[in-house]
Amino acid sequence: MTSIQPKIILLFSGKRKSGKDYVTDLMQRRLTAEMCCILRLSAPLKQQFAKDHNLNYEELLGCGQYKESFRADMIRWGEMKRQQDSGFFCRLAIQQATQPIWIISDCRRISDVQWFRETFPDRTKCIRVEASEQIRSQRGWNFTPGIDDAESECGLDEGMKFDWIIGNDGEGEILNKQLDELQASVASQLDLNSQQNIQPDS
Ligand SMILES: Nc1ncnc2c1ncn2[C@@H]1O[C@H](COP(=O)(O)OP(=O)(O)OP(=O)(O)O)[C@@H](O)[C@H]1O
Ligand SMILES: C[C@@](O)(CCOP(=O)(O)O)CC(=O)O
Repeated sequence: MTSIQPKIILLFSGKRKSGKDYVTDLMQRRLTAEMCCILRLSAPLKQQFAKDHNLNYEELLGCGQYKESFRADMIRWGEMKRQQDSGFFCRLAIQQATQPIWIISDCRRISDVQWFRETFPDRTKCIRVEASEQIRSQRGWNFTPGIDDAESECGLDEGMKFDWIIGNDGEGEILNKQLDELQASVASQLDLNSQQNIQPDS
């Protein structure tokens, strides 16, 4: 497990091509890379999958067709691992974190949310990135049975109360305004945490 205790964890989720990577990159830039890291639950999954199957890990991390052609196989492999240990990828993903703010950019399952909430209570915020199907199609999405109707894409459609919902239909100004608000909320949460850590003089 990582040696650093995070001050706040932002768990991002959203459908394929909703813009999770795009939005989390913008958020990290605002919070600075010194203070905030982006962690992906799928990174250790893709790394091991690439090794086992002699594939290109960097390409699997990207947003192109290469990744999409292995998605169904990666989902199956990852679910097998999660059945054995539901926190497996969560623990691996946080190993390298050194900053106090963590962005998890690809949360997909209730079990992932539960793991973070149980391991880091009071510090975990859940954020949904949303975009219309039309916009997602323009970004390269097309409905794939077995993927877009399965847990990997629908696991958080129900039974979740999100702290924030970010609309990412491509209007830069509208997105920036939402990120302003999220950034302000993170800042006030950090302030609150540091005040609570101050021990009064006796
Ligand atoms: N607000 C935006 N303005 C312009 N381009 C965007 C915006 N949001 C996303 N994109 C572009 O859409 C594409 C998909 O976005 P991104 O990779 O962030 O989605 P994702 O939800 O992480 O996708 P997936 O997990 O399915 O690969 C990228 O090329 C990205 O640059
Ligand atoms: C295999 C999987 O991790 C791929 C995720 O890829 P991406 O977050 O869309 O880049 C999805 C899953 O875990 O269900």
